[in-house]
Amino acid sequence: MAVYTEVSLDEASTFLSSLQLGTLQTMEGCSGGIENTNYFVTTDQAPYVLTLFERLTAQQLPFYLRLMKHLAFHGIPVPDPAANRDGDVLHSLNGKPAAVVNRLKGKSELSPNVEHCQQVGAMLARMHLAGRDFGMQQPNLRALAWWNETVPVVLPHLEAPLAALIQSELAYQNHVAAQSAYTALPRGAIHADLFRDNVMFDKVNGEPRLSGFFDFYFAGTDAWLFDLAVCLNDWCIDLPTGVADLERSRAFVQAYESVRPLTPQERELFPAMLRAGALRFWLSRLWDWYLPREASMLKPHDPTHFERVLKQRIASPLTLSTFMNPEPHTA
Ligand SMILES: Nc1ncnc2c1ncn2[C@@H]1O[C@H](COP(=O)(O)OP(=O)(O)OP(=O)(O)O)[C@@H](O)[C@H]1O
Ligand SMILES: N[C@@H](CCO)C(=O)O
Repeated sequence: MAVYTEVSLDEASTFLSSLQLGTLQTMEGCSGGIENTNYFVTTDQAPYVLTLFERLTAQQLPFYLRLMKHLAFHGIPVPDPAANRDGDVLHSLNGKPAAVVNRLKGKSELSPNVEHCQQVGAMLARMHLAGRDFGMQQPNLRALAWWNETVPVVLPHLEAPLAALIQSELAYQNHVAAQSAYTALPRGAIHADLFRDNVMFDKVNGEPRLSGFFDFYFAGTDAWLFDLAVCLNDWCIDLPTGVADLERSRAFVQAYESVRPLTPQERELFPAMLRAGALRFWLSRLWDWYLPREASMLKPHDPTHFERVLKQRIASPLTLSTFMNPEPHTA
């Protein structure tokens, strides 16, 4: 259930008309999602999603909404926030910050194959390039500074071996971040949470076609390589074990590089960034698990999944030069 703030038909109708989005025809509370109130609304013009933000504030939201607008303008398939006559994309409805975006076609692919990974990889690179001239900056709020603050908070809840692992990984990531190769990583606007459930695929002639990236509410300015690592840790692993799927990983990276080749520094830090991506989500899941937010509507994700992914990334590092150029099979 993800309707925390009720909106009546009349209220939605007046709101959509004020944005010149047409006459409301249907309205349905959206059952997915846990952070915001979402309604699927259809007018005589198009299907839209009406979102009332339950936690993010009017100070945080312009970066996310403006980024989506910028990317949509540059041809990246992302929800495009509707602007009012003054050009504002952040509105207010029933006392909550609100936005209306176009509804993406299709559904998420929770068991992706090579083809899905190729499409996401290529589009991720296109999205990074399209963000180059985006004028706003906001740090990735779940990056190294947050890890340094949060590790001591979760530490008392962990058994000794896991506490040791998380501390040594944090020390490693602080060491990586101090290297000149890290400082030289190309940066820009990143999605930072582009998991399988934040991408839609439609069917065209029976074939899957990426129809959009959405849920930009962890976006920020950070290393593009970190975004790639977050994706590989979700799209290209075996879910129960956390073991990397080499075929999907290769397809993803090749597709990304067909649009934007990685720099030497990115190649060097590729295994370290895969570990960073795993640490980030292990930590946020531990935080949600042990320190649930007051009156939280959130059902926490299983932290042990990313503990497994991190252990895999440490034990079997993926080095681009090896996994992208596998030894040919001999008969
Ligand atoms: N622009 C869109 N087009 C089509 N469907 C959308 C769109 N935005 C959201 N949805 C649907 O609504 C569901 C909930 O959206 P979303 O994931 O953004 O929820 P949330 O509560 O904001 O965040 P979270 O994923 O963290 O719970 C999605 O799973 C998706 O099915
Ligand atoms: N993608 C995150 C949830 C926050 O959107 C996770 O799986 O932990």
